[in-house]
Amino acid sequence: MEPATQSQKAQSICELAPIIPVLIVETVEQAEPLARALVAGGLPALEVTLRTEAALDVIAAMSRVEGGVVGAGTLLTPDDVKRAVDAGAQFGVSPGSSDKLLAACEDEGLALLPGAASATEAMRLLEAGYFIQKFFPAEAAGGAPFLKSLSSPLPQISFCPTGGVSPENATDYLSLPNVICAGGSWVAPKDKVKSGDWDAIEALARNAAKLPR
Ligand SMILES: O=C(O)C(=O)C[C@H](O)[C@H](O)COP(=O)(O)O
Repeated sequence: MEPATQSQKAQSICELAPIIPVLIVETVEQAEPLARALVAGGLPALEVTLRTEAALDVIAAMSRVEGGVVGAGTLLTPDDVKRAVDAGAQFGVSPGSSDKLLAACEDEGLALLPGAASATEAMRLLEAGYFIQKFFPAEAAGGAPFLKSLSSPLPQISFCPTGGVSPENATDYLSLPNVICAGGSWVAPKDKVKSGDWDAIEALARNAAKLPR
């Protein structure tokens, strides 16, 4: 899949809701109820980070939940890409990008949201055809003022800021002209996932889904 086509697909996924939950899921039993709660709350696009042993099984289980669009996060290597596609991921997210990673996503036909944290990184990805990018680590790399500064010289790139985004600062990002959506882990807090408090997670999702953009 061509980078521009990947970005078109990433664009439609990012347009589904203002927030993409970034999920760290320890056991496959948590997958289905967690995905149901987030989708019911109005957040259909879900990023499952490949940071737990269960992550690939979690992607497969969540993909069976109606209304959800499940992607794999923390893609670092071509092998990660292949395993994510085999598990059923419909999109991929990476904290950055590398030539090997980009080539693997193009070969496997996985729509990628590659990460950039500087004008040069964003320009290199744009040159390759990626016009939808993740801005990571958003808060640490300069936050909303940094991203706003990129909108004048690089208006053709839309970003999904992730990393340190919270209910308190989400609107600062979402109100920028070059932000399409944001990623955040706050909608699925570790303790609530562990205790299976799906109602509380649905309520967090509902609030996040209402954020203006
Ligand atoms: O592993 C990846 O590919 C990632 O996407 C990293 C995430 O962006 C952050 O871990 C989310 O950051 P918080 O919302 O601040 O918890």
